Amino acid sequence: MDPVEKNGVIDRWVKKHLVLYTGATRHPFILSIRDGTIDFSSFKRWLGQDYIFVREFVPFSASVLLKASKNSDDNSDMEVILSGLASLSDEISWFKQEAAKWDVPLSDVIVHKSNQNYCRFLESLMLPAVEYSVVFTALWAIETVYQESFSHCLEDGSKTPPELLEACQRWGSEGFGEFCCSLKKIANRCLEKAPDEELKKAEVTFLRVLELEIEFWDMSHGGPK
Ligand SMILES: Cc1ncc(CO)c(N)n1
Repeated sequence: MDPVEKNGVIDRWVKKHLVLYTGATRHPFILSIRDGTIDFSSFKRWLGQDYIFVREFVPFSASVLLKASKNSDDNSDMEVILSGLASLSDEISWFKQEAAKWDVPLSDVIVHKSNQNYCRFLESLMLPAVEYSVVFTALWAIETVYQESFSHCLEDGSKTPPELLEACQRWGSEGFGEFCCSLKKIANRCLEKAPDEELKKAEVTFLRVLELEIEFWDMSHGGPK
């Protein structure tokens, strides 16, 4: 593929896989937050499961940082990843605080199958052999699904319950949006230089993230376990 054709790889992939992308970013779980019909037991289930996920996301982000320090040709990558890691520390505190508020015991959350699958997928990406462009694509996709989803719940006309506004602002804020933009720029830069085979792997990884995100929302949205 010639370099011109590879420009803006991420946008090209989002367009190409728009049905799946929209499935992840406009899931019924999110739409139910936005229209105010969400069952709080679903939110509580999501909260407990996402706390487990975020704890696994920390070593994953650290593994991307490690790859940036070895492979990246741009020093600013490290700073972007590091700022993400720093906010994860804050996020873990928020989860604990929020869980106490909603009476969700975090010490004995039973990890749901969909969450297990997602965590296992993250583990597979932490292997040293997985290319920087591939893991960066995953990092961008994971963060962006949350950003696009929760910012939708803050748009004009949404009837998000006040109790859930803080959660929506975590990922729906302008600051988090800018962070995702930085991730996208880096992902695009890496993908533009990637050989075709690596590019294919990154695309498959992007699709897998979307599927896992949909399954994660399904799990949260589903009836009482
Ligand atoms: C499942 C899931 N995807 C993405 C994010 C964003 O960090 C999260 N906290 N949880």
